[in-house]
Amino acid sequence: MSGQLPAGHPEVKRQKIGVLLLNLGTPDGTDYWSVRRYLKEFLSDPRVIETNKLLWWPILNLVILSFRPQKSGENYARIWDKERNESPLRVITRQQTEALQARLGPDILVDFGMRYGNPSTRSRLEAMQEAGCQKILLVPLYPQYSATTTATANDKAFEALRDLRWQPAVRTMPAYFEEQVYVETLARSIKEGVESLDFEPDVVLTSYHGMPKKYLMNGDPYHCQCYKTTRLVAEHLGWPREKLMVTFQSRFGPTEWLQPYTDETLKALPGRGMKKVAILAPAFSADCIETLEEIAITGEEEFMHAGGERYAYIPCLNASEPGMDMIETIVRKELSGWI
Ligand SMILES: C=CC1=C(C)c2cc3[nH]c(cc4nc(cc5[nH]c(cc1n2)c(C)c5CCC(=O)O)C(CCC(=O)O)=C4C)c(C)c3C=C
Ligand SMILES: [Fe+2]
Ligand SMILES: [Fe+2]
Repeated sequence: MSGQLPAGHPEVKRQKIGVLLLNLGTPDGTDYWSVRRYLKEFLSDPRVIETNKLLWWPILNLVILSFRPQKSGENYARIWDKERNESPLRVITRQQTEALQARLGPDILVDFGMRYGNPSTRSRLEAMQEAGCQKILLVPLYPQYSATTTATANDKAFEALRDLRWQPAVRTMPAYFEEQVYVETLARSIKEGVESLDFEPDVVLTSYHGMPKKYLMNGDPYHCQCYKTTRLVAEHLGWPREKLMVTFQSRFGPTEWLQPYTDETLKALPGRGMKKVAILAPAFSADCIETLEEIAITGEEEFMHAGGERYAYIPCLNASEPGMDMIETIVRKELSGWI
């Protein structure tokens, strides 16, 4: 073959299939400038902040970016992986990538890219193309669809593809909130998490990342997909519906977000006689600042301060065997016809 190529002809690569895991992203460090750079990119995304651009620019640049990087940096420092000098989100996303690569074998290239920060989605897509991937499955690691997460992750990938002369064929993995394997895996992690405790929780909270209520009203299906996840899990466990509550966390800004709020619920539960809780965050495929700092640390402080007695955080599925079995099953399904 190479003997017939004209002089200077580009190298002909062996065709491969690529699987690109996409997650939100995270700062490179806990210092002011690293966090500021990350937050600026994140909060400049019109899929995340739908406020009029001219109104938002001074609020973001003159107010939020003056104060929030310092505060968020302190929170990141509480959960930072000091051994690897990296944020847990990136450590876990890399572990998921390596575990999936081992499961899918050498004919499929598995990598990960972030919507904000590093490694950028563009750089990983270019590397995949360079490695000969002519078919790529994009895997936004969000069980529930939202324009603020899934759509913007895909947008970023397509933005990079726009600049390629030889575009690969691309598929995007749908949200998997009602996939049987996801529901079963989540249910199992809750059952095992609760059984491993030395107390019986009065209630288990499924705490989902929140969003402005306006986004739901404008048609974002995230809210309904969160409720459906919890309903399917309760049905699978055979638990009464009231044993599993839905709440929404990580409120940002003064507008109304999806309710009930996790922090307010945690403060109210002891007064309603529910003093022992377990809590998990099913919208996150990997533990991160919003689960480790906000839920596992601050949530416990708030609950105990309000008169709670026992509190347990059940981790995300992360790169656990059952979690990776689940991702592998869904990825293989989405690769059908390609492998
Ligand atoms: C400002 C609006 C925000 C919306 C809407 C939003 C939606 C949303 N986010 C996730 C997942 C994650 N968010 C994370 C951090 C984070 N989120 C926001 C704001 C919104 N998120 C901010 C400002 C931050 C940064 C942290 C901080 O300063 O407090 C993370 C963790 C990243 C990490 O580095 O660990 C994740 C993951 C979902 C699923 C979602 C859907 C509605
Ligand atoms: Fe967020
Ligand atoms: Fe809904």
